[in-house]
Amino acid sequence: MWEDLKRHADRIDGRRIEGLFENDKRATEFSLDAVGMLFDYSKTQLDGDIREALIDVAKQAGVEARRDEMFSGAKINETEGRAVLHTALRNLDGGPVMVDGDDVMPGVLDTLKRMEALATEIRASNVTDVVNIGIGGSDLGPAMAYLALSPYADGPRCHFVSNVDGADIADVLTGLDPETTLFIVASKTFTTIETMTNARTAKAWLSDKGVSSDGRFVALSSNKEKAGEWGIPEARVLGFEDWVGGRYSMWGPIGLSLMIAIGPDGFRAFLRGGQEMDRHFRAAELHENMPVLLALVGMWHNQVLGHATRAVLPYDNRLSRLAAYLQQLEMESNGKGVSMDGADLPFNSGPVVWGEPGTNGQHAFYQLIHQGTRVIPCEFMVAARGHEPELRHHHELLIANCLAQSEALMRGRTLDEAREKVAGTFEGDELERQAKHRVFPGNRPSTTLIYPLLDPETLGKIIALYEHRVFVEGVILGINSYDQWGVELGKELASSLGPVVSGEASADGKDGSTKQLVDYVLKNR
Ligand SMILES: O=P(O)(O)OC[C@H]1O[C@H](O)[C@H](O)[C@@H](O)[C@@H]1O
Repeated sequence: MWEDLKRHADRIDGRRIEGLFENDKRATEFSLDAVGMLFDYSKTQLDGDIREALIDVAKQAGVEARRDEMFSGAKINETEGRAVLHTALRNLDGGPVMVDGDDVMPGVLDTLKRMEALATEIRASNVTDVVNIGIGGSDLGPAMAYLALSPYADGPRCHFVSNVDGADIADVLTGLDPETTLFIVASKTFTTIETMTNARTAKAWLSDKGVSSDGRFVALSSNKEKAGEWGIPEARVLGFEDWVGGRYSMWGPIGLSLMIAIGPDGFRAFLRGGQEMDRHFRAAELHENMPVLLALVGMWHNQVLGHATRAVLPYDNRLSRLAAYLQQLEMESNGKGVSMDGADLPFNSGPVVWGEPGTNGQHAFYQLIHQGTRVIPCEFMVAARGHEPELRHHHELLIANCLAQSEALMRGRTLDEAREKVAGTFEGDELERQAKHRVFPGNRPSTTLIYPLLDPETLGKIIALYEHRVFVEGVILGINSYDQWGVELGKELASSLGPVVSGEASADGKDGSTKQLVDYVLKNR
């Protein structure tokens, strides 16, 4: 099946994307309008035959059957023997979901009610500041969404501490009032070194200020015993099951800080958006299925054409943490080298994902996207309207820039056009030289996701869209998107290096570079 796609890649080599628009229906035929959002993938090299070939790849990989298995609670995380059911967390009125013969929905809805009661209590209390202490999946989701939904935040201020670098917690605590600050210790395992270190520092801070820790901590974890041992009473612990992966966990208790900020109704709207995308993903035919198409376009660019990175470029300033969030979601899920059965992957795993909001990126790294030697497929996203009606002209400029970038990437500028640009200023050889610098190769692919407004429901749709995209890509690659063994080795070595860096153990047995670096630290601290 991949051979077929490679043949298509050879067939279209050198073809200009712009030329595809000679067909007036190109834009509509290569776009999908679903769940209130428009996904336009017409500014790519995909044509009808390529799309069919990609859909065949998805069919042959069994994407539909695997999708149904995921939603039905089958243990598709095969290396850890776990179901993958973050979708159950937003299955507000979708009926039973069975794991090992038990319906998990009563527990999910009960936890949601407990979250709502706690969030309501905190919002009504004297708490002015909430500090979420967590890392990875216990940080990036709520931190990204808190920024994204700031126009809806009418509760206490939220802060996010993740890094073990003391600078993180020190900077957040500066200026906070211990009497009115609440700490959320968010950790699925409740063993993560960064989180436990920061949580202990928070406790010490309260005690240094002469304030009791009682009632000042909430725990979000699947390890209730550890949270209890740490001294957080059961009533302040919100649990979740092992079938919620860390990077998929913001829909449940890990989203508590977001719920405190935007209120239970806003949080339910976020869940509803996710649920709406789930319904679309389950019901739509593959060629009209947004997560499937997003995944297939990505795989065409990465696995078939060999473009190793993908830029995510939201023209939505409040999505400034989206790229970081997606880096974990996509790269921790699909950055794998072996298939589910342990064989080496015969093709590349998921791409490097990176990005920044527009228009800022335009004044920084877009130079390379337009004229660098590598092709970087871009994913633009933009809202039709902003939350600042009085600043509508800003929003119009924002949209104009977003559309201009995808047009510029596709069209480029020929040498003749470049010559015309500089003809009045230079002549002869200098004109030729100057013109060359102003040529844009163009033919660079991009997609655009456009939606009415970045409200909680829409954010829910976007995040669920990307989650399912990762799932589809993982099924086609034949990998397990739901484990993350690749993060373990560094953690193990860090624990052995801790005593070496503090000078309590010797660096004997370490390589010369590590020894040299330790030596420098010991001499310079
Ligand atoms: O929520 P925790 O158990 O503290 O884990 C936090 C994070 O750390 C781990 O190293 C994993 O790579 C992440 O997937 C996880 O989200």
